[in-house]
Amino acid sequence: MTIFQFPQDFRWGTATASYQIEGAAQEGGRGVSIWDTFARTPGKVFNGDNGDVACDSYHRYEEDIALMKKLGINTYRFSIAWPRIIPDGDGEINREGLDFYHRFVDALLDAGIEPFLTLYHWDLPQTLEDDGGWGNRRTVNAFVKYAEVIFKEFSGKINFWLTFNEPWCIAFLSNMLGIHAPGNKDVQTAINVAHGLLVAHGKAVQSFRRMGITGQIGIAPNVCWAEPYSKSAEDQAACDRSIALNTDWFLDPIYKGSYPQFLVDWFAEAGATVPIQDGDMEIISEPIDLLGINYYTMGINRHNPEAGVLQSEEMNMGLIKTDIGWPVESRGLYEFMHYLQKYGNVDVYITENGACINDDLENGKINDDRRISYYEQHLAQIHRIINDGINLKGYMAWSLMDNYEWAEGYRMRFGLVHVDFRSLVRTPKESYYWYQNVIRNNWLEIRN
Ligand SMILES: CCOCCOc1ccc(-c2cn(C[C@@H]3NC[C@@H](O)[C@H]3O)nn2)cc1
Repeated sequence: MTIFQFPQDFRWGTATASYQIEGAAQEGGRGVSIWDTFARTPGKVFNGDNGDVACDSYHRYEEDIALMKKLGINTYRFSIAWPRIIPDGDGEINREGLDFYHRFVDALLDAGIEPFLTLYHWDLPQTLEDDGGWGNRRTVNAFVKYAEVIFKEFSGKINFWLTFNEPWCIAFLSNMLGIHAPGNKDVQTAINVAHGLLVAHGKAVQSFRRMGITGQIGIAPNVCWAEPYSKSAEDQAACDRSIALNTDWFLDPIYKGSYPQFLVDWFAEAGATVPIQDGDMEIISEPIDLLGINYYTMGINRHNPEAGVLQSEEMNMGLIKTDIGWPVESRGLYEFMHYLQKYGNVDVYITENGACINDDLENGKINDDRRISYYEQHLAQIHRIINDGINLKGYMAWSLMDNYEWAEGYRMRFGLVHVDFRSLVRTPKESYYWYQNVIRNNWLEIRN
């Protein structure tokens, strides 16, 4: 039997996001977000599902925190809904929204759980999208105003801060592929969004420093590890482009003060350029303290001129897949974490990792063995990564509970806790009890 012992100070947690769990979309003074609009646009979200109710965590957060406490986590990653704080994006502050999050954060702290906050997890106020979204400097400045309100309110209570969740999803999934809100399908728009959010990130970090806010601040890219289908240089180049658009496109500006030139040139060939203004790169490269890394899967890619702007096609290699169709392949996390070392051995938290397994209740239980197996494989890789001397400081399972999985609506379930979206009854799955044991022991024991 192999026992993987984790460091004594390793953080164990779970993660969620405001639009995916809160509900109460028209309560508490909340304004309209781009996801409220997108979900109501025919054909955009499975079954036309929206976040009006979700897990109703706005009203049931004490029950959620009780589940977290019983699970034994010491860290909980969540996001604040900007439309609850400044409903029209950059106007009046909604005190009722701040009071809600104070009640929530206080309850987390009372339960001995460290809040790990994401400022922006995709629910942009619609009024700002109507005026050009992240490509308009008005949105950039509005984000800084929102961030400063949150910094001032929660400094001292919150010590772990992330500016943006998955910048590749915000920019390219949502504005080049059109799969997430607001649903644009234009490369230049996507590049403008990516640059705008990077400037907003840098300005927020500068405010964080200037205001003397407690704790550490960073950003949480989602990674795309890819290995070449053949030994050809063009297949390797296709992998390099896929990996770099998720990672280097955002981390090079932050850590090096410049975009990866090979990708800038690639997009120039496609007629798209980065709208850099004087001083932008200096702002973006304001030093940060930590990185959140979201990892789900990896691909085997080949060059294919027909495969989108990156001409990088992911092959179906017949691997076991989760119910959302993503191959289960944990070694990509190990490979990626070594790739990440080119930015230095920076403090990293796995801020999302988990499996979409749509098992349902059977005799009052959910025997989600496939999810346990997924976590076993990925936590074993995490132990391997730490053993290599990489500063991987904590792990947050996505997700605490089943929730609104964006364009997939409620059909795709990532939770350790099952949610009946009619009754809103929460039922811990077998993976919840398995994770509870890992946390209690602070070690992983592979079952088979
Ligand atoms: C057919 C072409 O397809 C292109 C890729 O399309 C996608 C879709 C979805 C994702 C995706 C979803 N998630 C999970 C979320 N992370 C943040 C949290 O809110 C979770 O709900 N991560 N990545 C990636 C790529």
